[in-house]
Amino acid sequence: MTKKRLADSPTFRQLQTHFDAVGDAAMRTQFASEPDRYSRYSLHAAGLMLDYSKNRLNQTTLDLLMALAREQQVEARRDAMFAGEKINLTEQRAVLHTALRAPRSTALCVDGQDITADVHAVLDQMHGFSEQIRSGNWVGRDGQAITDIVNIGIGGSYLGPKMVCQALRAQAHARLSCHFVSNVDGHDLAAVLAKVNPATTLFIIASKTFTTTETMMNAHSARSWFLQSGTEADLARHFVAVSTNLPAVTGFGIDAANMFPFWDWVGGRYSIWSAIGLSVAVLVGFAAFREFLDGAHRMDQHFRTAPLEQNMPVLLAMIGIWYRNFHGASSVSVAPYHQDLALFAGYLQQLDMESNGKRVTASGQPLSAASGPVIWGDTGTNGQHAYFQLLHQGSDLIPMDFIAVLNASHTLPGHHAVLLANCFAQSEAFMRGKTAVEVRADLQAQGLDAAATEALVPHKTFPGNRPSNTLLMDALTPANLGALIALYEHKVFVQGVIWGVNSFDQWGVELGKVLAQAIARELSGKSAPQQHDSSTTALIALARAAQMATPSIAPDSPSAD
Ligand SMILES: O=P(O)(O)OC[C@H]1O[C@H](O)[C@H](O)[C@@H](O)[C@@H]1O
Repeated sequence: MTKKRLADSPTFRQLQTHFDAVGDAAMRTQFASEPDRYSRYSLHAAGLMLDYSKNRLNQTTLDLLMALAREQQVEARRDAMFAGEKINLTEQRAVLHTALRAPRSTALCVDGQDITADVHAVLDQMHGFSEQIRSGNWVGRDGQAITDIVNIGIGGSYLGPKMVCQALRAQAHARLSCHFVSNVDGHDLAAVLAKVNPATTLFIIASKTFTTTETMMNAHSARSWFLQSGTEADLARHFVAVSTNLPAVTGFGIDAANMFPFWDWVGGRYSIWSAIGLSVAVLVGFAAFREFLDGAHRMDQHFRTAPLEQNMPVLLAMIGIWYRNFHGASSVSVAPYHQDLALFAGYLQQLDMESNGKRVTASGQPLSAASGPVIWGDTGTNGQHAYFQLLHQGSDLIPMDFIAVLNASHTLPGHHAVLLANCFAQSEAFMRGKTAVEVRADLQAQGLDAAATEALVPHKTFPGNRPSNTLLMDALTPANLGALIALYEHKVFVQGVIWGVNSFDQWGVELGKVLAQAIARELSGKSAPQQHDSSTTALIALARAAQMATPSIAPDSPSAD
């Protein structure tokens, strides 16, 4: 299907004309002249409230953005995704992470297979297993209950479970600790192994493919470590796998009965809803995991049924298009005002940047307009004392997403009001700024003379008119967290449709993997030096020389090949 280039579409051109006319209109003035701006530009869905009033937009902007969404067939593409069409064209796969959180009554078939039945069979398996671990009925090799879960995985088999376990840590089982090992750097695994007792540790080897070098190397090392004090027969009590690759799992030595399957129609970065969420179900219990799925399902229902104008993921996506494609904003900063969401920006990095970091359309044509921005951020208030300076007064326009939770799960007096005050003050400051006139008045009131005042005015002036969204929820419950993640998944989907990219493949990660395997063989002496550029040749030589002194850096595992 050959589509018209995005930049040539009539609505895209109208948006450009509109941007040239009012793109930098002052929000401060708009708030002053539109008393109902908040109520017009905010909405509730699935337990979340989105305030998008502090954006550089008016009704015409929104009308044009929604027209662009319709022109690019967002609704038809959305329906195709939910129906299980193979929208991941380069891999000929359906994209059905939404099916993982749908109720048991949903009927959905892919390639003649009733996937609802498959999904719920695995959820039942996770339910039973998590109950056994939590109750202490599943015992380790010495008859003691499991105390530590070590999830070994990387990318989508790591970021989601770790982020969600941290987000829901207020509900963690008192006896259980979850650890996450991802990096092939042995410092990662070694630090965790130093803390845990093999007799009371369960390893979850989480890998969709069960071939990923980092995960396989860590899994083999964990197994060898375990076997220093246990026997092969003990492995079944201490190693389980989450994967789509049964032969590789059994080849590793994990019993098929201890494997939690998922399917090729679940992308790695969309897999937290699958058995990749096993560590979450174990830590917070299956009932909470089910609530997490239900919250995401509520957002799915909203995304499927709400008109585009009142559709939270669509609004978030199209406002992002406005900044990326017309204001030239190349990054978006995310600031969760909740310590338990400290890993959320990192999670979104994979979700968004691996999905929409593409330079050709789904049919292989070069893009006519910029695609995915850089996503980054840290918790408020920490970011305020680090990089917010640049956000307020730097030369780039960087739209912000603030995420805040109205009720805390701790009881320490005072903290939460100060936290929320900081969140709301930041979005107000970004929007309002501080004019030279206001700065001058302040300095004069402090008694500075005219020369000192004028010297400081440029430094103390804030341009303002810096846009932000604010997402609020009552409490950081499993359901609200599920809805929040699903909101961003669908935002990324809608943006991918507008840009015309395949949001569900990730070929860009392959080249480095292949070259790393070749270099690993050279470093270990398994292959002769290859032809490289002078920089790479020198770096390999330096590592080879260091390896002579400290042989530990040489890769020496079958998984390095
Ligand atoms: O789960 P695995 O098959 O081990 O894959 C782990 C990760 O590695 C790959 O390189 C991809 O970039 C990610 O999308 C994926 O989540």
